Amino acid sequence: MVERRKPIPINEAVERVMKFSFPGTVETVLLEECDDRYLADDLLADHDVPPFDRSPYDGFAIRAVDSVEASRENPVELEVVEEIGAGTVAKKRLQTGQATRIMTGAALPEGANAIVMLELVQERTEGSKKIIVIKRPFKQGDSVSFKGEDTEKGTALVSKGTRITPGVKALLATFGYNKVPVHKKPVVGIYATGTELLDIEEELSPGKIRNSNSYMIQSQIKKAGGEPILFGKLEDDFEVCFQSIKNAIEKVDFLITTGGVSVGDFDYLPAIYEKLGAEVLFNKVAMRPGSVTTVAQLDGKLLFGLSGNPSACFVGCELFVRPILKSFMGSIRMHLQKEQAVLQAEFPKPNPFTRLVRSKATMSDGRLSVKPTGLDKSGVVTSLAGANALMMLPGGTRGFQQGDNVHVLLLDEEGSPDTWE
Ligand SMILES: Nc1nc2c(c(=O)[nH]1)N[C@H]1C(S)=C(S)[C@@H](COP(=O)(O)OP(=O)(O)OC[C@H]3O[C@@H](n4cnc5c(N)ncnc54)[C@H](O)[C@@H]3O)O[C@H]1N2
Ligand code: MOO
Ligand SMILES: [Mg+2]
Repeated sequence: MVERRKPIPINEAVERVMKFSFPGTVETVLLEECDDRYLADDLLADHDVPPFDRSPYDGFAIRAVDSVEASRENPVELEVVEEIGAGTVAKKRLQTGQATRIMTGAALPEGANAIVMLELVQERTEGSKKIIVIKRPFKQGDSVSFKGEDTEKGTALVSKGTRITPGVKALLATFGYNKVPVHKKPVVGIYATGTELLDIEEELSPGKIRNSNSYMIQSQIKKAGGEPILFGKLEDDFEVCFQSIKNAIEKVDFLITTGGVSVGDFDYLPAIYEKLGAEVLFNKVAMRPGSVTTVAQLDGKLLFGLSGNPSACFVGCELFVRPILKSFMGSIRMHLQKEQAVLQAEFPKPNPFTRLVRSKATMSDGRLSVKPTGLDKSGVVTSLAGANALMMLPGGTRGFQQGDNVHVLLLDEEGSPDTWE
């Protein structure tokens, strides 16, 4: 008798997985190595930026009051008493009738309160004296980049859970974080099961195919920010698989297997979960591909039994593995971002399960449109290469026509805090 499995909706399956989410421990990493990790602390400005009034131009620092009378007919002359570049500080306080030659980024000298660009003055010398001639008045604060104008001390700048992008990294450097608090990367073990599997360097032989799933998942894990470990492939032998999986669990935060989760004679994962004493959270999801995706937990550690079929395996990883890895890393944007798009294909046949079609979504004239990247079968591998989205066609009694509005899950975006109700 073939085992009958009860399919559950995708959202419910995601929820069952996410009940086991917990943030990984916090560690500090060097600023140079923190890219794409998630901040484990809020980032507060602990000083003003810029930290002093400074010149945004190469020019002259003056006292605005000295220029009040200046005009074409009545040029005002100021004596240049000092020259400073960025990083040096003026020694002299400006007195009436004086100016300091100042470069971009240098702190304003004491007494100065306006900057005049080089291009706006005439320069001349009188013996050893340097003089500038100004032909218009300047107001207090003209062309000054003020202390704290970028951000003030105490401002909350980036909240924890934010991905460290180049811009966030600039802030971390600005505030002196040579070490950055982030959550640990989840270590994710990957085993491919299947007697038909060849290593990638092996020649094809009758009945055999190369193991592509391991490498695809490795890449998906890396893209999600985790640390994959390729454990290799296992033949369909109960004892071999059982022992290998049992040993692997100890070494990882999450374990992924591919293949062997359906109802075939050599699909041993269900029996392996049973012998391990693992609790199966679900073994059938109302989706296509990936309906056989099985997730089990053993002492709180999740074991993902992804389908052997490449497209089903891919979808299972994006929908169920990605969000828990993201939350382990402290991200608040765990799930794939869902958007609306205009369908550029026909799906006349209804399907009882929600379909997740490997697709290309493109933006044009402010509208997202979407079309499949290849054959919509779960055993297909080629449609994955060009996909940047999963088109979500709800299960039911109707098909879908060109021009219909459909939902898409975007694979290359940062993600969203919400699931896809
Ligand atoms: N009687 C039934 N048969 C099947 C059902 C069902 O409900 N009743 N479900 C089908 C569905 S849906 C799927 S999906 C597959 C899932 O099968 P498994 O997860 O058990 O995977 P395998 O049987 O081991 O392999 C399936 C397919 O994928 C190829 N494969 C496996 N591993 C890899 C790999 N690492 N790289 C590339 N390709 C791989 C394998 O050769 C098979 O062709 O079951 C259906 N059957
Ligand atoms: O799990 Mo299968 O991929 O639904 O078609
Ligand atoms: Mg099978």
